[in-house]
Amino acid sequence: MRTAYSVETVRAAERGLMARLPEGALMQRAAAGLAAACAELLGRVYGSRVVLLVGSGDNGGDTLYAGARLARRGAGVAAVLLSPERVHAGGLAALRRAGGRVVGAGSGTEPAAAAGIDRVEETILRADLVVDGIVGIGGQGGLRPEAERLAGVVAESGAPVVAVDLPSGVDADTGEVRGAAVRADLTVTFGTHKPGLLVDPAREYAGSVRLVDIGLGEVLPARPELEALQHADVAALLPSPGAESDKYRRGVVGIAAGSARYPGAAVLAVSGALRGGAGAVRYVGPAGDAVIARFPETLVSDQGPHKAGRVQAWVVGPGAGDDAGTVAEVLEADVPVLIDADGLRLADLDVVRERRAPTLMTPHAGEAAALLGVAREEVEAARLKSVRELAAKYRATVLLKGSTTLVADPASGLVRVNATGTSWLATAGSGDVLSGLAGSLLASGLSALDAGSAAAYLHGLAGRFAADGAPAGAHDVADAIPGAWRDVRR
Ligand SMILES: NC(=O)C1=CN([C@@H]2O[C@H](COP(=O)(O)OP(=O)(O)OC[C@H]3O[C@@H](n4cnc5c(N)ncnc54)[C@H](O)[C@@H]3O)[C@@H](O)[C@H]2O)[C@@H](O)CC1
Ligand SMILES: [K+]
Repeated sequence: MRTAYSVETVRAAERGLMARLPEGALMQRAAAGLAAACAELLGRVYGSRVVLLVGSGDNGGDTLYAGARLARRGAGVAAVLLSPERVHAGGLAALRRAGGRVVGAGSGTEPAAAAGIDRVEETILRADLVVDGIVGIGGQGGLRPEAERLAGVVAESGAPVVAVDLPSGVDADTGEVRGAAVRADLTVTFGTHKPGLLVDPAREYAGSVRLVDIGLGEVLPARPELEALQHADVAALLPSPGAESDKYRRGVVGIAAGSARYPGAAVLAVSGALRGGAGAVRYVGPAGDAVIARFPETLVSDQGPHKAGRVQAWVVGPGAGDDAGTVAEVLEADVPVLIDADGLRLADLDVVRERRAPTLMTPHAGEAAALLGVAREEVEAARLKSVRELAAKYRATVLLKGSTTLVADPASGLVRVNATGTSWLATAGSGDVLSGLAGSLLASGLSALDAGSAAAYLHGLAGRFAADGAPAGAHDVADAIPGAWRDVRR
């Protein structure tokens, strides 16, 4: 399991740890890890040209100490100080002792400010590596104008960028990017991941993320703000039939989906459900012929959910068109219900709120925006906040689809983020496959949080396998689910 903690929690843990350690020990651990990552990226440290962008806080301090380590190994290290008067004094002294130099647009480092700016630009344009130590967890808002200008020069230089703790300008707690921010190739983060490193849009600015252990693990609380499942976690969640299992004990999932206009949604939801571990899939709706033609193992009925026979979980909504009656009938069932697509528009939300059995809602950003009464762009900009609000508002588990799919649990407030997604999954019908898969996992007994997050994981992996660098259809994704399942179990 990969876990992320908020800035407030990190700060409290750091205080506890610092009290037990000699002064400056944590910063030295951070700087050592940072320097090692930079050296690895450079390949050859001796003779390389490294530029440090140094802000006024401890993030700049880490950067200066790491720069000193690289300078001692023979790198030419130049520091650009964004606030020379408030720079980390110990870090700067260490850099100077190691032979590093300061180039500066800031006050007092060059006789003529304009000449200073030229020199800074020139130095950045010739760099083999740029280290972004402008701000870390103490950052507020986007980059300030001077830092933004430098970030532009860095982008122009094409030099690889290593961000220190976080890409400067992104919000550590929310993953929001409200102004200009540094785009990194690698982020070296200390002690624990921060939510912003795992959630878009900030995640995209971070590049790949490397965690440096500074001993924080032992003082962090057991429950994180955000967690990301990995192979072993998903493998432990997936149902596996025992010797005593029969199709009913494995769970029956009911799919109430599709319409005369959208029969394909029914077929795709069933295709996901058949790969999700339930012992049987019951289909209810007007697309039974299309479903049977493709998947003869499906139990089909056109009598409506009440008369369909027992199921352990329902999926309602994909391709439902305007069939509000079916959605209402499904919501009356005293079993877990997954509501997707048209179902999210047709459901009586007061009924959703009052349900006693678990509900899993699976909106994309547009559907989430409609449910929250905000613009789609606002949901995309603030994904973590949006998914939490939806879960609280509807007292349901909410899976917000996207490049980083989030699943929020209403009771505990825990959010899981899925890291396996691929932009190839942004294809018609892909959501229908996901809803069937998650519904099937619900029917086999997983909680809404586990079913949603395991389904997102498998679906993302299946999308990668199906696409493998080329476009794939939603039915290809469904076909790739067994391979994803085997990969996770391996
Ligand atoms: N506290 C600790 O124990 C450790 C902290 N470490 C480092 O310390 C960092 C946190 O240090 P600080 O609390 O000093 O905070 P930062 O260094 O992240 O930033 C705070 C400083 O930046 C300024 N600032 C805020 N927003 C800005 C913006 N948008 N543009 C420009 N300047 C802005 C503030 O005025 C303040 O001076 C971590 O991210 C990590 O890199 C590491 O050394 C590990 C140990
Ligand atoms: K930074």
